[in-house]
Amino acid sequence: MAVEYDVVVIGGGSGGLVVAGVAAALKAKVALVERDRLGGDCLWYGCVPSKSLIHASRVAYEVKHASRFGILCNDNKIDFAKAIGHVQSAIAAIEPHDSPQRFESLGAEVIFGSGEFVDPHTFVVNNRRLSARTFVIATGSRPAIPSIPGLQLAGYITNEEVFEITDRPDTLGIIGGGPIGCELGQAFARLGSQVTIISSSDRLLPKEDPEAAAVVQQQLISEGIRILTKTRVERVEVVNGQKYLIAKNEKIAVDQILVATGRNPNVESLNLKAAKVELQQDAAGYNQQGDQKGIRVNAKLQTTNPRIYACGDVIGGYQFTHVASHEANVIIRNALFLPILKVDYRVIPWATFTDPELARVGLTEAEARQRYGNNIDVIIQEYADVDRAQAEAATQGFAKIITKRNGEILGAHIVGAAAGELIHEIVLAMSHKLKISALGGIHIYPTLAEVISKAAFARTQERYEKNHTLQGLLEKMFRLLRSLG
Ligand SMILES: Cc1cc2nc3c(=O)[nH]c(=O)nc-3n(C[C@H](O)[C@H](O)[C@H](O)COP(=O)(O)OP(=O)(O)OC[C@H]3O[C@@H](n4cnc5c(N)ncnc54)[C@H](O)[C@@H]3O)c2cc1C
Ligand SMILES: NC(=O)c1ccc[n+]([C@@H]2O[C@H](COP(=O)([O-])OP(=O)(O)OC[C@H]3O[C@@H](n4cnc5c(N)ncnc54)[C@H](O)[C@@H]3O)[C@@H](O)[C@H]2O)c1
Repeated sequence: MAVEYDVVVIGGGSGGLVVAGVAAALKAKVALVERDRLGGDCLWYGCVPSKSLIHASRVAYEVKHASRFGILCNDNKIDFAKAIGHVQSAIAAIEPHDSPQRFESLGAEVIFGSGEFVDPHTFVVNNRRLSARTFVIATGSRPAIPSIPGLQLAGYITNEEVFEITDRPDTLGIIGGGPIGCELGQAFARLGSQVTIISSSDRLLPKEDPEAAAVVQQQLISEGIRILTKTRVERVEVVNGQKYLIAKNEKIAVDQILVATGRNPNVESLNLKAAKVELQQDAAGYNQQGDQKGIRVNAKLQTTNPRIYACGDVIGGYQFTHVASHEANVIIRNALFLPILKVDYRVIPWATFTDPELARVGLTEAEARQRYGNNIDVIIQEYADVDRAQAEAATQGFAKIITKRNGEILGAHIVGAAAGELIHEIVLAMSHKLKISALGGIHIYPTLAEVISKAAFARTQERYEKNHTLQGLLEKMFRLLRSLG
């Protein structure tokens, strides 16, 4: 039976827009269904606003600490509403790229509405039955809210509201010490809020290399942020209009509560059962709040209905914009042409944009030891030994590179200035299976990127220092050469 579309994409965010845009450009017949506005979390409530607020807060921090460079800034006031204005103008500048007009001009049909599957081949939206060769579910995720007594009554905000408040809370309680809690906690503290981060895990950023995460945690503490780890908020009370977080027999007064305790997939309204699309067996990729499960996919990103694909936060795993578009690119090939391509998660980088930044690719040291025992090398290069870092007083942090004994790079963790930019050199090396020696090539002096070439050189040096045979041979050779004149 003939169908109307080559592909119907459900969800117009980081993953869905890539599928819809490229498929339309390839002249496939595409419908893009979105229940709200195009752009998804990344544009409206995630990457774009958070990085914009972080930038404003960084300027505030630099101004406050400018006197160490002999720059005296008196009367440095913070206009919080203007900082939020910067956030909104960054969104407005990027939004046209994700606008319905742009996708329509590419040839996609954009349909606003929240629909559902009625059978394995049909999605109904606004009473229209959309039949297609293939479907892509890219409906993303939403904040998971812990069931803390009193929280609903007291009121709280999540990443969906935080970028729209124009009154800076004098005191801010953040529940959750993951990337959202850390990035926004530091930003608000730098913009003048008294911030307390409460996390159930034993340290901030529990998914990251412990030594690297400790550098970030120490910086946050040094900026006056109070951090309570291994702590759960037991209840929330409101007394005479004042909110209190009750944790470990302590009553913490806060003006505002930001919840950042992980995500839940957006699957409920889609009637997946009718489409024979199953969820995962466990909450893989979602944290302990993630009582709901993401969509189950195979390596080709097909759901349990092979005509229906899924990508991005809705399948759990790595919840990043660039991963959603990486997966979308696999789906385009499989859904439009032949379903043969498998998604490759071997080299997936990400960064947490605190100051210092923390960037990662590949295995942690613990994961590498688990897989390869002690047959690995771990190289640590401090920023303090990099001249440019000294010049910019950005000496905090290090690059840690983990390799097999033969030099194959297994993982890297950089905590320090511009870590999110510097990691890409290692990403490229890993993607092309280059060994660590490849990172030792010429680097511009003086740049922060030398933290990587120095790490590579440190490994060569370390191996040379252990190679007494080679040292002995060289000694003999030079003695001989001298004797010959
Ligand atoms: C505060 C914050 C900061 C972040 N910072 C970063 C960062 O710096 N770097 C990074 O890589 N990642 C970051 N992320 C993660 C990133 O935003 C997500 O991983 C990414 O947006 C996921 O893309 P997606 O396509 O799966 O979902 P989304 O981009 O959220 O798109 C899902 C779309 O589906 C729509 N939708 C939902 N249900 C339906 C339905 N039933 N019918 C139709 N449409 C529907 C939604 O309205 C939305 O438009 C951040 C996230 C947050 C919350
Ligand atoms: N720079 C980036 O790329 C970036 C930035 C922000 C968010 N993100 C994405 O968004 C996702 C969600 O971020 P997140 O920070 O909400 O989630 P997360 O799952 O990464 O971290 C949640 C944290 O909250 C803690 N927690 C959970 N329940 C708790 C409770 N009841 N009380 C106290 N603490 C509790 C956990 O121990 C953990 O430390 C991330 O996984 C990431 O993929 C990415």
